[in-house]
Amino acid sequence: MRFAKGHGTENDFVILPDPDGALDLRPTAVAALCDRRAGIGGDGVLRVVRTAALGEPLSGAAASSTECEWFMDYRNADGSIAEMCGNGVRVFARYLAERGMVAGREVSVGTRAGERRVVLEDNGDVTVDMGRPELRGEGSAVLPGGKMAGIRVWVGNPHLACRLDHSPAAVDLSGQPELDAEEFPEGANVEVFSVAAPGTLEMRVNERGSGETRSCGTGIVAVAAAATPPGEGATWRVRVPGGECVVYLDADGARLRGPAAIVAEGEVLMDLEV
Ligand SMILES: N[C@@H](CCC[C@H](N)C(=O)O)C(=O)O
Repeated sequence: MRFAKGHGTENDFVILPDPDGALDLRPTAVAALCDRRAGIGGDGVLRVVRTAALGEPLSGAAASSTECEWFMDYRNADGSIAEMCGNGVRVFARYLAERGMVAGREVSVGTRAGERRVVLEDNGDVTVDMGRPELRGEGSAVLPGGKMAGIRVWVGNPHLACRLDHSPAAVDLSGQPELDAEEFPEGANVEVFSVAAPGTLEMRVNERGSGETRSCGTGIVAVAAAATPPGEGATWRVRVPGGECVVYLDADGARLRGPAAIVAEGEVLMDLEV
């Protein structure tokens, strides 16, 4: 089976082209592919499948994906399924464009959080319309260094955005955050962030299903939404360990802009029937 490797601000993915939905992708195979020592290595897998061949019902938030030709079947490094991936969908669009699988510089990608419109910009950046982030009240998580309070934000997937009055650089994000199952029935991605300068945020993240990563697009939108006074629009530069993205927030929702690159292609020699 062919694969490609790509990343957006060093949030990296194994890309599996499976246009006709022939692959039975099991969690164990995803975890083996994402293994950084025994596999290809990645924070997740992007299966590139025609929506018509997905083989799973698209209802609720996912229903708007039905009309999209291509669907991003996103899996976390531990094999779990996630609704959305903000960096992944930008890399996915870059992959479709570079392989000639879409015409033009705009593409609608189906996801479990619904259709996402992506634009490949002239300067090489990729911008995605992320919908309206929903602020869902307070929440908390227990990290190795202690309890951290924040705001629950829904960006098509669940987040806890914890604002600090100091740089997040020293926060220990190595362990799995402990969450209250009533606050987060689906688990959550946990971000720690601070205002580094006017209009600039600094963020780190521990992702549900993948652990600490060098960037998280939905997390970047979550902290931008949490940092913005209710009812106001804003533009935030968000610095993460893997680079920088920009978030534009207005009455229509959020747009996420940043780099996305395909860096390798090859043949999977591992047994994916595991
Ligand atoms: N890295 C992604 C988010 C991937 C999914 C997440 N781990 C989850 O389980 O919700 C991004 O760029 O948004």
